[in-house]
Amino acid sequence: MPKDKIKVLLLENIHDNAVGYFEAQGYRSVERLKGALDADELKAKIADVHMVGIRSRTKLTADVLQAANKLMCIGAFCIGTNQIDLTAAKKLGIPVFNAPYSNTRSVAELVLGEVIMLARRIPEKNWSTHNGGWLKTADGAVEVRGKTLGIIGYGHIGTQLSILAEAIGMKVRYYDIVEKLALGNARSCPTMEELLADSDFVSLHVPSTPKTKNMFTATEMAQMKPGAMLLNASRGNVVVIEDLVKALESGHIAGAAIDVFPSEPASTRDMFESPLRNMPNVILTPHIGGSTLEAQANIGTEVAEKLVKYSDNGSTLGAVNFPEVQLPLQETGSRFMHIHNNVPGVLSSINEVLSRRSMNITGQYLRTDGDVGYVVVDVQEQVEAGLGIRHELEQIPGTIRTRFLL
Ligand SMILES: NC(=O)C1=CN([C@@H]2O[C@H](COP(=O)(O)OP(=O)(O)OC[C@H]3O[C@@H](n4cnc5c(N)ncnc54)[C@H](O)[C@@H]3O)[C@@H](O)[C@H]2O)C=CC1
Ligand SMILES: O=C(O)CCC(=O)C(=O)O
Repeated sequence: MPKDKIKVLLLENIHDNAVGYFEAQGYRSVERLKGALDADELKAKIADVHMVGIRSRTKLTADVLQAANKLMCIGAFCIGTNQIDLTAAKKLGIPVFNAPYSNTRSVAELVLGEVIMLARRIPEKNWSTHNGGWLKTADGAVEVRGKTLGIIGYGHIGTQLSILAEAIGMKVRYYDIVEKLALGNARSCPTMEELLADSDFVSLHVPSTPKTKNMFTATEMAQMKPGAMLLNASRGNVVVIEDLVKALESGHIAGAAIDVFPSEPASTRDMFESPLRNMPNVILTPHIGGSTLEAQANIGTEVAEKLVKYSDNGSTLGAVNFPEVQLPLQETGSRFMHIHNNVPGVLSSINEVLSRRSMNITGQYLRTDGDVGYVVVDVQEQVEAGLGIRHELEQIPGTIRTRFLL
């Protein structure tokens, strides 16, 4: 299909850089919407598009993906991909690409700023001053120098935060389920319990997984030091909000900064509802940990590049749900892509089809995982679209989809 016929749909106000990149690469049919779409709107819209770009608000469920008959690939213009049914996408032969680092620094900076705000009891003072009060007091306000920050999830964001926190004189302890190299003077904790007992501030930086769902409950909160503060800029279902409300009301947790929520408004038209709304010692932000101009600009280019590379070249390098194949540029001849269920015999069937037609194979790339296989074959011949090879490849048992680059 010529590039100018490939339809790209970008939701949730994805940065201009993405649009610019697609257009510069010859993709002329790029539609960008400011907000997210609900399931029905999305199903209607996605039926006609070849690439879709989303951020955290759009839910690409198995049901929505079933309606996406022409969809070739998905771009998550963010880090987290829990809003996408990755397995369903894979089984439909749709790779998903994200931007694993582009907003890391933005989240770490926000969290560090919030640690200082919480330490100085700014949320209460800000709330009071807006309402005509004048809480000019040092009560409960402390420097962060010498205090301990406990980081749960010592990945890209957790480690950035660790470096920034040490730079302003904090002690850092971390807990991760995977052994991680301690940066600077940070020290790892063998258990989360030990981290909680030792930390003045606890910040969560884990991904959304079945294990992290509701991992922070009344039990973990009770293990925190009395008067400690909790920060969550990871995912909303990691912390049990009702338990947090109780811990804040009792004063055991003295303050919190929460950027992500179990239920977030799908659009700016919807009201944000949370029992935390009336608590003056809580910083509430609307899932903007990664929302800086720098991060959004970088993400826009990075994910658009990955989508274009897959579309132009077949490369799945960086896909989060798909066998990764890094491909050289296709200089001459033709390239076939074959995505299939991972069952024995598919590769030999592909080769049989090509050899029946006396094709000279110049390159062949295969990667599989437990579910699917991805084969890319370069042939010397300039194959005419009408030759029907693609049709024959589609008849191979187990085929999910095929593509053809001339
Ligand atoms: N608020 C926002 O706007 C943003 C939120 N995020 C969220 O932050 C999360 C973390 O991002 P990165 O640091 O880039 O991810 P990452 O994958 O680099 O690091 C996550 C770390 O958590 C660890 N981990 C996983 N399960 C754990 C558990 N049960 N207990 C302790 N550690 C565990 C992993 O081993 C890994 O080291 C993302 O998955 C995303 O959900 C990311 C960007 C922006
Ligand atoms: O910017 C967004 O919409 C989502 C940011 C985020 O949570 C992520 O990158 O995982």
